[in-house]
Amino acid sequence: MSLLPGLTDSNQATDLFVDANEVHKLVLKEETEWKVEIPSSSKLTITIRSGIAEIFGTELANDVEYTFSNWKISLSAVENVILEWKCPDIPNKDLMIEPNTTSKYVYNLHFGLEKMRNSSFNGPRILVVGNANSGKTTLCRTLCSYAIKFKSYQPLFINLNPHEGIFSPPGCLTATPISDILDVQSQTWGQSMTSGATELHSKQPIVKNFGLENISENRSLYWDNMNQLSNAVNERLQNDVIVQRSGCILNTPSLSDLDEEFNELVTIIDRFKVNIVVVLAEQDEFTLFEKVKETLRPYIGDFLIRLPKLSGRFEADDAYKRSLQRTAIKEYFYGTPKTILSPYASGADFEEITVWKPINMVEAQGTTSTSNPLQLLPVTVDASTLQHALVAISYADRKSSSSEVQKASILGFGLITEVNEKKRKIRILLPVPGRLPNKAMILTSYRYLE
Ligand SMILES: Nc1ncnc2c1ncn2[C@@H]1O[C@H](COP(=O)(O)OP(=O)(O)OP(=O)(O)O)[C@@H](O)[C@H]1O
Repeated sequence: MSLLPGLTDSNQATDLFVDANEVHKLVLKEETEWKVEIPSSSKLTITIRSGIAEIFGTELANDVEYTFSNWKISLSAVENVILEWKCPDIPNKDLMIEPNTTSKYVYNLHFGLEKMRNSSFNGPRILVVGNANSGKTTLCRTLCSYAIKFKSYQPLFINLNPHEGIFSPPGCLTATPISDILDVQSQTWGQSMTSGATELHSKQPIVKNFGLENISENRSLYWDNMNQLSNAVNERLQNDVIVQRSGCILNTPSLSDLDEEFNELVTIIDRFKVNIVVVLAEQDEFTLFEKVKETLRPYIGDFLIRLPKLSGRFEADDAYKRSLQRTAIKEYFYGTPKTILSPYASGADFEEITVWKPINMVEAQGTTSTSNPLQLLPVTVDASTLQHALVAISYADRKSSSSEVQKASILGFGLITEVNEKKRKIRILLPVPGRLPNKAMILTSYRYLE
């Protein structure tokens, strides 16, 4: 029988006092993983006392305290591990500790890629595909970490999933040479070029701004961005021998976001000259695997591997994914607790700014604007459109035409924190000090309110 509010069951032991600083000891056996969901309002600190443990392929140093917040992570014990952890919101009983059944496949894959790097100047270009929450991003992150662990390789990580903000705010397609260790505490994998000193080496991504939330909202724009990114990537690879030898690791949107015939995967393979495809699918999804295999065989031959979905994965719902997007925006402007950035608030008159937006084809159905899906539409400057909006600042001059702005590269992002219609002024947060550049801006679908 359920109890009335305010009454506790006398049989149930109640924790009248929870010591927030209570340190728990945990022993993890080799080849097991501790799956832990850290609530958004809480912090988990972990200190490895002995043994080798890793998260997303990055090893945690012994006797160093690591802090994690609002995240679903699996800490994998490579050998027997003794650790200490602290978090008032995670009950010490019933911890989720399970065998890591997929790490052996990931190692095998990594050593296969390593062989290819050792034997050719043209490293492997691997495409990871699968359904939502199958562990695609985790596999990419792990392979990047392993690639740089023992040798001075610099794999190019290419993120084609705009839902995820990796080294950038969400809504972007990016390519980032991974030249140094990834920040194990960061959901965005680490910091890109910032306005301050960073704890770890900061990375320099090539960024294309898609700006919408879902690919289906404007497929032509998505593929145009993807083409632009592939041109930049191919150029980079031609001019950088280390990156070329290290190869590329490509993360894709969930298969359900792509076309049913998988022709879009063929386009990605063609544009990025992919030579290995990894499909994350279970035995019972064999028909899915067979279908992908049949479609892709003419393009990559037998270089198509099925791996089971990663055992450490979680089912991540929309609310959680949104919270990760918020974190990515916050980190872009404010940094992390260890590398705090001070964004610069700048003011501008309504007349001093020009804002465009991409067409959302789903909303625009039946209107004339759908005739050219790539064109940008002018945005009326007012609170309803711009308050709390994330905007991409393009390299194109403020007076440039829609097509010039659409083709221009991205200088960075700004966050419009205030729109004062009476005074006809906006306040915008910029990652670097100075006046708002006299450039055209593109409104994204992302909002951030502190
Ligand atoms: N060791 C792990 N392996 C796989 N997933 C993990 C692991 N540890 C934590 N996770 C969590 O599982 C969830 C799903 O993993 P991931 O994001 O890699 O899947 P995905 O296939 O890229 O999903 P999507 O298609 O939605 O982008 C994430 O919330 C991730 O943080």
